[in-house]
Amino acid sequence: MTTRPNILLFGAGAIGTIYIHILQQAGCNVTAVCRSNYAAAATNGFHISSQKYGNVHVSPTVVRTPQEAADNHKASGSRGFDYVLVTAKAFPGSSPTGAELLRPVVGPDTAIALVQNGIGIEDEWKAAYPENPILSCVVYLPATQTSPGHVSMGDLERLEIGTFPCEAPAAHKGAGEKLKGLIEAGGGTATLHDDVQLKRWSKALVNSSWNPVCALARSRDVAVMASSPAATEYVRALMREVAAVARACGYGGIGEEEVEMQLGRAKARVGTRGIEPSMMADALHGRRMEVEAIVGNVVRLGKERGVGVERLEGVYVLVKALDESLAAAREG
Ligand SMILES: NC(=O)C1=CN([C@@H]2O[C@H](COP(=O)(O)OP(=O)(O)OC[C@H]3O[C@@H](n4cnc5c(N)ncnc54)[C@H](OP(=O)(O)O)[C@@H]3O)[C@@H](O)[C@H]2O)C=CC1
Ligand SMILES: CC(C)(CO)C(=O)C(=O)O
Repeated sequence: MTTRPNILLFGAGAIGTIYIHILQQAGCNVTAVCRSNYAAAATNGFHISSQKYGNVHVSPTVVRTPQEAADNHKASGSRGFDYVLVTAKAFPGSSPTGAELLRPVVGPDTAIALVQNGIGIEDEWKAAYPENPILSCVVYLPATQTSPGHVSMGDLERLEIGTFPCEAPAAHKGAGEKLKGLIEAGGGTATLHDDVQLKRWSKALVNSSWNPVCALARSRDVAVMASSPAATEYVRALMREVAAVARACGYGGIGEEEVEMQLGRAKARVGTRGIEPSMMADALHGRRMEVEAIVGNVVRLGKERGVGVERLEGVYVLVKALDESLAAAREG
């Protein structure tokens, strides 16, 4: 008999809920750490409305903290967690860090999979857990938590997986392969990459441009493009700055073709409602935005390497100020 993998999912929002479903379908024991949606999830589980999976109800074990998850496992004599999937927003440098919060559930053999947007999000995890496999995962999955425990998504779900750093021991690569197998067994889509940072930079073309632009404009991507003849060209110019930073960081494959491919994915949505990037959803709900992971880190890398990032820096200044004003409003 094979042992069912134990998975701890940290941050059961839009993305996390979909991976709870996929991993349960793959036969895993999933424990989800929830915060604002704890009561809804503990009482009614999670509801997914999606083109890809239809209408689905999932009921993982729900806890409030990683410590509670560790205590439950200890009390039931269960092994530790094989994987921790981090699907909370990425706030590198926050206090306490995500890595510190998860200390109770990370054992010597636990692989940590970061399913998050952004650049430079892995360093603090590697520093906290130098011996554990760190899997950097790039996710294409437009999804929104429409009310606590209710998530809607379309037909796209794709996970690109690689170790951090890309040169890693065979056991760490093996943890990536096993995760790919579980995602596929659960009906998801996953690919493995020798250097997933190339994929991360390609995704940054999308996130560092569309996410803050849509958040600032309070408009979906398609509505932004329709708003003025200059809009699409402006987003293209932002993408070109991100691409120049990627190349300066050694990712020569992020060129004009990649920019047009990523811009083309949004242009192909003209005639539909388009998508609401996660940062726009955060802005509309007054939540903290991933400004540093998605925009600030790219601007800083660009300036360190002498790359012109004037437009991107302007967007950074505006979205940072919006984030601060939302924080001030939350604090009353
Ligand atoms: N949504 C999308 O379309 C896409 C998102 N992404 C990326 O995926 C990642 C996750 O995004 P998304 O799912 O949209 O985010 P959500 O805000 O929908 O979900 C994050 C969840 O994490 C919870 N959380 C945060 N901190 C804690 C904590 N300390 N303890 C317990 N729970 C916690 C939040 O709780 P609370 O509600 O209390 O804040 C929330 O439920 C981000 O990096 C995002 O950029 C990538 C592709 C698409
Ligand atoms: C743009 C999108 C939806 C792509 O999956 C995304 O990554 C986000 O909303 O943050």
